[in-house]
Amino acid sequence: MNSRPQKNVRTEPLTLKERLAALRNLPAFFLLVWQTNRWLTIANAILRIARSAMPVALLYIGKLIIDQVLQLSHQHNADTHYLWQLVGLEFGLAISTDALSRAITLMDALLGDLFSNHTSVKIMAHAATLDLDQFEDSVFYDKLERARQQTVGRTVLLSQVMSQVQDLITMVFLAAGLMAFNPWLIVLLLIAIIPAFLGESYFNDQSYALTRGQTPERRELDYLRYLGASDETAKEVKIFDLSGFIIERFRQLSDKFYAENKRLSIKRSLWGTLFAMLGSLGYYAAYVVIIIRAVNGSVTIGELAFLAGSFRQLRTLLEGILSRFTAVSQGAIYLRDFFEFFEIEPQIKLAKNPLPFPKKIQQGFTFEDVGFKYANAERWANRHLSFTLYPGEKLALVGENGAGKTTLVKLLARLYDPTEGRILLDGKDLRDYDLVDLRLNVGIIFQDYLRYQMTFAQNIAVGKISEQYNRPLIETSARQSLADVLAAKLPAAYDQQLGKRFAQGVELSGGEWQKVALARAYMRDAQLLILDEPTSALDARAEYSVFERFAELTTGKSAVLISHRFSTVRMADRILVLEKGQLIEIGTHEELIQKDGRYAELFNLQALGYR
Ligand SMILES: Nc1ncnc2c1ncn2[C@@H]1O[C@H](COP(=O)(O)OP(=O)(O)OP(=O)(O)O)[C@@H](O)[C@H]1O
Repeated sequence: MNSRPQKNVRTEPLTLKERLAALRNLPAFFLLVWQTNRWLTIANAILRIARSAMPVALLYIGKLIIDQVLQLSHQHNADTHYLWQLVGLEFGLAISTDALSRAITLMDALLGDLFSNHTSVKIMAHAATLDLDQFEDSVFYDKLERARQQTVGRTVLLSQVMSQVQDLITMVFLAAGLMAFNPWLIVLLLIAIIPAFLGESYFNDQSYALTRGQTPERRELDYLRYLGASDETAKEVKIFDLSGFIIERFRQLSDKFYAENKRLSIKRSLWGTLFAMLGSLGYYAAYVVIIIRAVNGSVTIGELAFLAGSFRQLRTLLEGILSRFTAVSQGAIYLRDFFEFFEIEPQIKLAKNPLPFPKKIQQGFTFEDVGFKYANAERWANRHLSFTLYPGEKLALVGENGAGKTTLVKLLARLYDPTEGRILLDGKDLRDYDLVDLRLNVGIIFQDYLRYQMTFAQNIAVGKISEQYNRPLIETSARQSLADVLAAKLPAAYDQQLGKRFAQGVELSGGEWQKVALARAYMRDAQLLILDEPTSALDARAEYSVFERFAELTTGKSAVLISHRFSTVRMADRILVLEKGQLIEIGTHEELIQKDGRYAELFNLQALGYR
């Protein structure tokens, strides 16, 4: 449950310079929006430009109407024709404004949804190119997590930036009117607004630093939420009576967040109130100036309404623009996380001129003094491994927990590259082969294989997803792993939904799931098959028959089996014994028994248990 230590979390507030620098992410962001859907982007821009001209037009017509009314009120039998034209025009503009606003909201929502889908797909696609050990790195994991949040959060940024541009244009129109009357009013306006802006940016920085600093703990919070309420965890949580423990930890963490956030929110709200008062002061000072001039008769009542309206709107707009500027630059900082994620490159490099995987392996896989150390580990998981896995050979790996068996097979499938030494395939470095081709030719079923909450057939088809509609192949694979008997018992047979997460799902037993997972190995015509203890949940007899069948069905192919059951292990052509990551014995069952070393000791220990 421990969240891994965080190295890249910054908790200090960000400077204005940093925020301005973050704006550099906006063009890339807009490119992404443009790529999402160019027509919606264009339509959105056009609508917003039209919408930004509306406020000043409405105010101006309002001014004309008031002046016209005043003028007509002094006349007898006045011609109201022009007045009604103006009212009609204002009415038309008012409806158009509403319609435009709604159309903009609609465009934003549509574009936002598409953007979120587009970026989610991009994240998944990029994540798929990365290496296994990158996923095991907490710094990477935090980046992934923040990038994932961006897919939703950034749709807000999208409408914020768009609104910002729209408001800026509106402001230019309104300011032009105000300037024509008295440029000092603009200065008054700025003075009233600047403290609010600075306060706003300060608090945005604080809240960003807080959120970012909380990332690892938020991850823990999510994990606890999952532990506390999920079908996969419910059984163990009940048996060990863990709910109290989980809830307590959740409460501690969420209370801590609440306290931290509350402190900041209160401070923000107090300062915000003060700044708003300053803003009002500025507004009323300007209002007084305009009123005095109206009383003096140097402006008409219509102009008074126009100027007061313009000033009020300008103030609201400016406030909005300034506070949104902080939000936008804040969003742009988060964007940096998003783009940084896409900058992460896989460590497992693809060969420049990759060799195709041999049609038929000739010499086999040769380990030459291979060593491997996990990035975040002190100890070597494998060291000084030198041996050859011959074509067609069945090799069993034996060793105590943590001896390095799984690591060895991960190296064979190039999920990792050796830290030292090299692995050769037919005399050439494994790194020189085409990676996709290599993975296609290596079938591997791990002990922690996934139980997909999908149909029975799909659970097998994942072994070679390009054949997902090849029912005969799926059925043959099921027969080979002895899972076919199971399908026959299920209400919807091969189309049966498995697992409990979705409606009509049927849960299988551990051993049944393993048979399904094993069928995946038979889906592809791989030249090397690796079974990493996928049979541990089968009873001894079932495991024996599964492996016997496996040996029969894979004649001529190389295979690596990992099992803690010696009845199974002895079926292999050769057995490799690992201890603390090193190879200590290798040979046939008989040879190793004769040698009377570690293998013989472990074998006799287990045989004793069966007597
Ligand atoms: N992702 C990882 N990051 C860091 N260390 C790891 C990782 N996976 C395994 N290790 C460490 O590497 C060593 C070898 O692990 P490995 O999984 O290869 O052992 P194993 O022989 O397959 O064990 P078991 O029989 O329990 O499955 C262990 O000490 C383990 O703690």
